[in-house]
Amino acid sequence: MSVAVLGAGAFGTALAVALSAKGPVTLWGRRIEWQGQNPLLPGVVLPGGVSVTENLPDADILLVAVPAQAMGGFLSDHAPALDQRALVSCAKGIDLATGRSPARMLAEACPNATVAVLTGPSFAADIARGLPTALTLACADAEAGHRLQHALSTPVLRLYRTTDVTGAELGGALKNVIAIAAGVAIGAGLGDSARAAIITRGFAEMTRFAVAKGADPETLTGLSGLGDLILTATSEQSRNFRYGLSLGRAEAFDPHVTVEGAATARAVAAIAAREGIEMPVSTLIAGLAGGRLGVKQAVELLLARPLKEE
Ligand SMILES: NC(=O)C1=CN([C@@H]2O[C@H](COP(=O)(O)OP(=O)(O)OC[C@H]3O[C@@H](n4cnc5c(N)ncnc54)[C@H](OP(=O)(O)O)[C@@H]3O)[C@@H](O)[C@H]2O)C=CC1
Ligand SMILES: O=C(CO)COP(=O)(O)O
Repeated sequence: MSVAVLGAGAFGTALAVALSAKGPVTLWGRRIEWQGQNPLLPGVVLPGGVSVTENLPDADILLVAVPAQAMGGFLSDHAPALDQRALVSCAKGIDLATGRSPARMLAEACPNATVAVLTGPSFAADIARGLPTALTLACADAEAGHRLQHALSTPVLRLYRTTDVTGAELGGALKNVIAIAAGVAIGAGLGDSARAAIITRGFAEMTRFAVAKGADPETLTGLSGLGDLILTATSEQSRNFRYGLSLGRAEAFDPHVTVEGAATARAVAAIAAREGIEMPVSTLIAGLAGGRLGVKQAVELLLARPLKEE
């Protein structure tokens, strides 16, 4: 099965590099201003098996690796050319404009496509260097999921399979929000114990939200939920965590860096308020990211919540 990656950012480029171990891969970007090495993925030289293009490629499997907030614009430009294929969303977020997940946006824009999600703990730099990584491949169609799992696994990139697309996708989207909160805790000097509390209570609200949306709670305990939360909330390789650090330290953050959790926090807070889902950490991160709250005030609000059963 031929494979193309759409979106030539850090993650799309890393996936193309990793998958080229199995056969030729086409990497598409809307404007490619580099040759041989993508500046978003420093130090990684593209192997010969990856061909880079600005012309939308035709392939059996298309991995869509544009950020969640860019998915709407990407689909309005390209949806007709993507229908009838296997489309694998690699984005971790919730669209702020519509409240929809990337996989749902793909499925609605391309009704004859088979839609799947690739998610889980994996920094682009690690994947591109060939370090061992385990991910989740979620597809509602079990047979198609099985085919995709085998087509996209390599000796060092191990894909586990699930049919719970909602659980896998929401785990990946929500962990970014909690990773920002963990970064805020460390950046503001609240300590490792506070971070552990935020990760744990954050995981509880991730699960609450996902279950309210129809997910199996067990999916949240897997790679796509807890696994990715652990990675992102504890590593300075994470852009979401680093953004949280900068909020906690009241430092500026480069606005060109992709930080999926900031917009996703706002999308989640809006849905949670509308549907009565208790999401205290995400709601505070939405306030911080939207500039409506300061760190001191956010911490006071969190600590002033009523005492309750765990
Ligand atoms: N980086 C990582 O370690 C990981 C990232 N992910 C997820 O992958 C997704 C992409 O992130 P990542 O690659 O890191 O982001 P980057 O910031 O590295 O790159 C984003 C890319 O998307 C492109 N893009 C934006 N809008 C469009 C559009 N409308 N049409 C075509 N291309 C577009 C940008 O192109 P241009 O330069 O032209 O704007 C850029 O190449 C995110 O959801 C992220 O959470 C998942 C796992 C790991
Ligand atoms: O999703 C990721 C790791 O699994 C990448 O995290 P960041 O987007 O925070 O860098």
